[in-house]
Amino acid sequence: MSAPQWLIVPAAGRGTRMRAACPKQYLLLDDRAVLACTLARLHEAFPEATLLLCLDAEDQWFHESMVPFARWQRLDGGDERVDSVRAGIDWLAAHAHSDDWVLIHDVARPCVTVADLHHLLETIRHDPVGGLLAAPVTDTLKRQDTHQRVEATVARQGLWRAMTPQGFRYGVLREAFEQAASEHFLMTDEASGVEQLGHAPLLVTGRSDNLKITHPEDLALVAQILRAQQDTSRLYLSDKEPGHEPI
Ligand SMILES: Nc1ccn([C@@H]2O[C@H](COP(=O)(O)OP(=O)(O)OP(=O)(O)O)[C@@H](O)[C@H]2O)c(=O)n1
Ligand SMILES: C[C@](O)(CO)[C@H](O)COP(=O)(O)O
Repeated sequence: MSAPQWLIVPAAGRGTRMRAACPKQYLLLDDRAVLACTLARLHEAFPEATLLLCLDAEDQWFHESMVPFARWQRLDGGDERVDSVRAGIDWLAAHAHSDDWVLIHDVARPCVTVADLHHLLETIRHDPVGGLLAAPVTDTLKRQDTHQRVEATVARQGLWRAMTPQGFRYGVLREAFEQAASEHFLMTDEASGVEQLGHAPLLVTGRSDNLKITHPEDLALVAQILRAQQDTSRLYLSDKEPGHEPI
């Protein structure tokens, strides 16, 4: 299995929509902080990668014991997600080669599976642009009018939900961040910055349960998904079927 050289994990969010007493990355899923769960998944998939962990400069909840990586670096995040990721991109200027692979993954997505992480990297590895995990939209989509009434039903064919990780070569990411800064374009994900350069990132089908914890009701759901994934994983192990990857 090949590995990305670098992982950037933006983890400096305040979790306003979660309305919890601490940032959502420190809420507990069973007995483990969300941040520790997410890093554990990334480490299981890519133990040799170097982690760049972007945290709020005033973070009071982080503890080094949450990081399983041998090589990692703490960086100060910024006001928006894009600013936190930019801290990683800037740090890499002195450390990465332009063709190194960089995967960026939200700390708020602890359910990403090892199989999907490997699948993403294997799929984009030989691609000239790079890509992201995503899932086709499954609900019927409505556009609202100014009174929050339905103005139109939007065709969902060809629409996807963008997830993370998103993986690109360092040189492409650097260029995307430089152009976004000079044009004051607010990237909500890295792919949109790469799209602004005129490239077409690959949509790599991932599991739809790679949820981003955003609202209070998401926490119990994510805890349930993690438990279910562990049960499936145990099933595979007890079957001892060759060729099954851990979840
Ligand atoms: N200034 C910020 C804002 C967000 N993030 C990270 O970007 C990811 C996605 O952001 P989001 O879900 O919007 O997180 P929050 O900003 O924490 O939530 P909210 O928008 O509800 O405040 C999360 O891993 C979050 O920690 C970050 O590193 N720095
Ligand atoms: C990167 C992302 O998770 C892809 O869905 C998303 O864009 C983050 O958005 P947010 O505005 O920070 O919630």
